[in-house]
This record gives sequence, C-alpha cells and structure tokens, in this order.
Amino acid sequence: MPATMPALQEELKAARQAVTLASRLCRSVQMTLGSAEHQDKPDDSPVTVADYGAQAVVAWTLKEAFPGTPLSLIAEEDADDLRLPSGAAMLDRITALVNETLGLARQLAPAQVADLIDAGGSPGGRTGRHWVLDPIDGTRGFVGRRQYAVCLGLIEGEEVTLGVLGCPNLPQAAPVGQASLDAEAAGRDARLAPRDSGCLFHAVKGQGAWVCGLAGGEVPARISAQTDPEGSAAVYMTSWESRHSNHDLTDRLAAAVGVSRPALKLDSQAKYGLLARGDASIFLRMPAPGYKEKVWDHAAGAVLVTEAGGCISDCHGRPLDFGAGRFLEGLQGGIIAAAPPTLHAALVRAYTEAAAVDA
Ligand SMILES: Nc1ncnc2c1ncn2[C@@H]1O[C@H](COP(=O)(O)O)[C@@H](O)[C@H]1OP(=O)(O)O
Ligand SMILES: [Mg+2]
Ligand SMILES: [Mg+2]
Ligand SMILES: [Mg+2]
Repeated sequence: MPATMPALQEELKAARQAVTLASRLCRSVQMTLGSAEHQDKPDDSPVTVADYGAQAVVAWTLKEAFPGTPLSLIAEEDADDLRLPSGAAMLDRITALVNETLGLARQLAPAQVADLIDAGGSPGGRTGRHWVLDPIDGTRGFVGRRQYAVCLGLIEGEEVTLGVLGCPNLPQAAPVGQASLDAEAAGRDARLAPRDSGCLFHAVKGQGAWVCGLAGGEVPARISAQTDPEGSAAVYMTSWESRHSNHDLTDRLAAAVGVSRPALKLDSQAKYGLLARGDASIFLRMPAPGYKEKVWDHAAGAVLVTEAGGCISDCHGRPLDFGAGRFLEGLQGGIIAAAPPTLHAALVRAYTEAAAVDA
C-alpha cells in the first residue's frame, strides 16, 4: 500500500456497500410489512424480517470483502427463533429477501442465511478489530413508517474508527421540522415516488464526515456540525419514543442551555446524521435507570459526530467505552451529543446541576 493511501479505504468501501444493500432490503420491506413479518422479542422490542435480512446481507458482504480474515461482528440479532420449527416460514421469507437483494448466481439456502445472522454473535473486546452492526436501529420507527437507520461501525482498540449510517427515510436536504420529517417518511410508499433516495453517511477517524444519497454510485460531500454557539433557535433532538428517553428531563436540560423550540423527536441514529450535517445541534437520550446501552446503538453515530466537529459523551462528560463488549459499560445517565463543543460542555453542566437539584 502506498504511504499516501488514507487508512481503512477497503473497509470503508465494503461497509458502504453493505449498508447500501441492507438499506435497499429494508426499504423494499417497510411499506409492505405484514403482521407475519414481525414479532416481539422477550424485551418487548420488535424484530422484523428486514432486521434479520439486513444483518445477513451485511455479514455476507463483509465476509466476501475480506475472505482471508475471520469476521468478528457484534450485531443485535440472532437466529435462535428462526431455527425453531415455528420460525421456518419467517426464515424462508428472509432467505428470499436476502437472495433478491444480493442477486447471486447461486442462491443461499435458509440454513446459510441463519448462519450469516449468527455471525453477529461476537463478544467484542479491547483487543483486535470488531465490526459492530445494528441492522435496523429504530425498529419501532421502521414498523411505524417513520425514521430508522442501518448502522455499521468498526471498533479497533476500544475506539470507533469507521462508521456508516444508511437512513432511507431521511431527506437529503432540509427542511427537518417534525411535521416534514414525519410526512416524508410516511410518504415513502411504494406507490408514491420518493422525493430522494435517502442518506448514506460515513466517517473514518481523522478523515472527516461525509454524506451522499443511497441510490448508489454517488459522490460523497463533506459535512460539518454547527460551529456557532446556539441560542433559542437551536434544534434539539431526542427519541421519538418516550419510553426510550425521559422527555421531561431532556426538555429541562435543553431549556437550561437556552433552547426554546420544542424537541425534534425521531427514531434511530438518523439523529446523529442530522447533528453531523448541522441541521440540529443537540441530541439527548436519557433512558430509564437500569437500561444498558448497546454498542451498536451508538458506534457509527459517535464517529460521525466527532468527525463532523461535534462532541459525544455520557451525562458526566465521560467518553463512551466501545471496548467493553456488547454493552457500553460504565455509561451513566444517558448520552449527550452536541455541537459546537462549548454547547456540549454547557449541557453536561446543566445535567450535573439538574442531578444535584433532583438528589
Ligand atoms: N426500553 C428501551 N429504552 C431505551 N432504548 C430502547 C429500549 N428498547 C429498545 N431501545 C432501543 O433504542 C434505540 C432507539 O432509540 P431512539 O428511540 O433514540 O431512536 C433502538 O436501538 C432500540 O432498539 P432497536 O435497535 O431494537 O430498535
Ligand atoms: Mg431491536
Ligand atoms: Mg438499535
Ligand atoms: Mg436494531
């Protein structure tokens, strides 16, 4: 490799291809999703044929791109339920979707697709190189025809060095108001022409943050987070689901730093994409006490925001630890992501003050 070649270019190419293919699969499923195509997991969160299919497509693409290297993939889903007799019909449907998406001359069999899904069982860790995948982040948004994201990252030595986000329902350009985002997502009906192809974000550590459309073959443009200290007009984002984040608390923190607009609520790491491209300046996610954050819910978004000039930490301002395995161990209070860094620091102070008042 010539000395001038930027790092991780092969990995970036494979990751962007994997996310593009998986996003295509998700998009084809979202508007026609039938009740037999999703079910609830033991933690009461939904999983659909598209979550499983996207995970298989990404695992297949990474294995093909790096055939000589054992794949370490930390991914959300597993095929346990699909291997039961009661899961056979769903596995057949997933296999058809995966074959349709990959367009291989020799089609994959259901058992191979189940094995690809189970390739995501890596425990991760502080040494080596680990891919990290949320095949659909914001599955409730996916089922509800709102925002969702396909999120793929690379963890090396405890930090995220590469991240790719596919956001099929996120318009490539503003406006990003609540009504327009919800309408845009809901309007992406198979019978209606979508306004654009959605967004493919990527970042590599030290190489900036970038975006292009998801249609394939497009040239990425560099993006950056907000650089001006924001006042009352700042756009603050939080989870669409109140059970995923304490809206009362995040509203208080946003108000404490001067935000006067109501929260922009949307599902998934699409929020990190909006922060990285400067359409919003704050993302606050404060789940119920005891909820353990998973690495796949933040890895790709974290490197994207950092490379765009923003900051991300837990509520005490401490960096997220991506080397502890499948969970963000040690994380306290939730997540504060913001730009510019001075606004992030103000939010951490506001949290500390709010926690002191509540104690
Ligand atoms: N009880 C919960 N509290 C917080 N987050 C949750 C909970 N259940 C699922 N999630 C995850 O929250 C994330 C969505 O966050 P947000 O609401 O901020 O968009 C998703 O990763 C979702 O998982 P999943 O990937 O299965 O959809
Ligand atoms: Mg899930
Ligand atoms: Mg998720
Ligand atoms: Mg998911």
